[in-house]
Order: sequence, then C-alpha cells, then structure tokens
Amino acid sequence: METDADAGTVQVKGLRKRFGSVTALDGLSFTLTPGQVTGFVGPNGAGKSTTLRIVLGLDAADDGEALIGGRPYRALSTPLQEVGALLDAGAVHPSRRGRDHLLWLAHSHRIPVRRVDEVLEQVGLASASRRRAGGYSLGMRQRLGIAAALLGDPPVLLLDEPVNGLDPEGIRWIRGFLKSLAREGRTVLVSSHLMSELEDSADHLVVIGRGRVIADTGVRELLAAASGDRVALRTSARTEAMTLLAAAGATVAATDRDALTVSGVNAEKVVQLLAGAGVPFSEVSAHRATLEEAYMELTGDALEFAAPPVTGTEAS
Ligand SMILES: Nc1ncnc2c1ncn2[C@@H]1O[C@H](COP(=O)(O)OP(=O)(O)OP(=O)(O)O)[C@@H](O)[C@H]1O
Repeated sequence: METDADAGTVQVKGLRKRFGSVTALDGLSFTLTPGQVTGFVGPNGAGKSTTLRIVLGLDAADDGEALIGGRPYRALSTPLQEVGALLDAGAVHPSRRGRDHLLWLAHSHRIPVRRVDEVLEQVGLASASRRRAGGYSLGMRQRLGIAAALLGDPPVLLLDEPVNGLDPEGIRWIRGFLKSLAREGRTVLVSSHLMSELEDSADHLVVIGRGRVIADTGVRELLAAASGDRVALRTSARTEAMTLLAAAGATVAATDRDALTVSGVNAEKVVQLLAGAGVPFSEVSAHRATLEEAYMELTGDALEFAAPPVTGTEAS
C-alpha cells in the first residue's frame, strides 16, 4: 500500500448527472476516509451506481468532480494500484478460468504474478481458481471480482452491492473480510439498497435518496440517536408494570406478551420503581435500535420507494 496520507481519501464534490429528463445526481458531496468501511446506502435508483461509475471514470458528470487521492480517476498513473472496484461480478468471460482472468489483469497492469495467487488465497478461491468462471456460483464470482479489485493492493476499494445474491455464509465472510481490509488502513466503500446488509460491518454511512445525501454519519452515532431514551422491559406482570410506570410519567407500549418498551424514564429509574413496588421483572435494558430502524427514522418519506408507515399497535 502507498504511504501517502491522502492516497486513500475519496472526495465527491457537488456531482450532478442527468439522463434525459431523469436527474440521477443532484449535487452529491461526501468524503471517504481511510480505515473505515463506509456503507453507501439508498433505495433502487437513488444514484449509487451512477456515483461509482463517475468516481471510476466510466461516466462523466455534468457538473462537480470526484477525486481519488486528490486526483480524478483519468489522472491516476497506475489505477489498479490506487483503487480497486467491483461493479459487475458477472463481467468475467464464462470460458475463462478464474486464475487466467486475474493473470491477464495482472499482466496488463504490470502487477507481479505472485499477487494473483495471494489474492486468490485471500478470498478463499485458490482451490477453484483453475475452473472456468462460467461454472462458478454467484458467490464465487463475487469472490473473483473482489480478488480482481485487490490485485493491485490499492488503498481504496469501491464495491457495488457485493453482498447481492450471497448466501448467509457468503455474507458473513464478506462482512468480516471488509472489516479486515479497513483495519489494514484501507478506504472501503460498499453500496447496498438494504440497510440490514450493512449491520455489523459499516463504521460510517452515506445515505442517499434521489441523488442527494440524506445523511453522512457514524453508525454508532446514528444508532444512539435512534435508540433515544427507550428502555426494553421483560416482566410477567405486564399490567402492573404499565400502570406503575405510567403513573411515574413514562410512556409505555406493550411489544409482546411479556415485553414493554418504556420511554421518558431511564433504565435505572425503571428498575428502582419496579423493585420498590415489588413488581417482578426478568430483564431491563436500554433499547438498541437496529440499523434498519435507524434508517427508516432517518429517511422517512425522503425515499422514493418507501413503503407506507406502519402505525399504532400494528408496529409491534
Ligand atoms: N444509462 C442510463 N440511462 C438512463 N437512465 C439512467 C442510466 N443510468 C442510471 N439511470 C437512472 O438514474 C437513476 C439512478 O440510477 P443508479 O443506477 O445510479 O441508482 P442505484 O442507486 O445504483 O440503484 P440500484 O440500487 O437499483 O442499482 C435511476 O433513475 C436510473 O434509472
């Protein structure tokens, strides 16, 4: 990897792009920093692929610019060593063997052949590397695509929907792998239209909708804000607990036969009140929102294809 401090920084500045009457990008700006997995999230059609294509010099912006290590993609002298990308895992010719595909890439970019075997090993494809790509499963094609992105040992990795179509084992593998790449100090961007896919892997999120940034935030901060002061409570005496907590000024909602969500009173106070009144309980914990909940709260109706909100008791 390069040691240049700026090599891993990706800057997207005021990108605009129209396709006929469709505004795909409407003044999009964000910066990616090294050492983090950034989730690039938005519903279908939000503009994720268009952004990545522009960053990678495959499409031209109408306005604005995208810089990798301070330079536009076309100005990079050794692009594969500066940015690795996975855009379309199906792009490998089916009759080509996995290893040959990487060898061809390595030769054409003056990358040493030993890197081919290193990356095949790294993505867990070494034993299947002499098979033709046409016989690969989707998961194996994704791994080959990631191997190609890693070939030049770049400080920046941009992966468009790498989890798409993977089985649970493949998803688990990719999450851990992306995190380990970020821990090595690389800048990792992974796009997805499903927030749940980024649970446990993203450190930072850039959420977009209709070609604009809706949120640019740390995952921890987002979850803390979405979790609010809600407390989850498990009790076999639901009615008594509800009456007691409501009398103390809390707002209480039943979420299950023996579970309540309490807001307006913190966990410590809930324990104090229940214990003081002799109401039995088996669990009191600060409610931790899921990334999906936080996302819905954040984006609300900003999303083009959001489902109508579920209200009242249906939400439980
Ligand atoms: N080559 C093109 N010609 C016309 N319209 C396009 C083209 N590429 C993208 N668009 C439109 O631009 C908008 C943004 O598309 P884009 O593919 O960037 O979204 P996305 O967030 O990647 O969506 P998905 O999750 O479905 O991949 C959409 O309305 C799309 O239909």
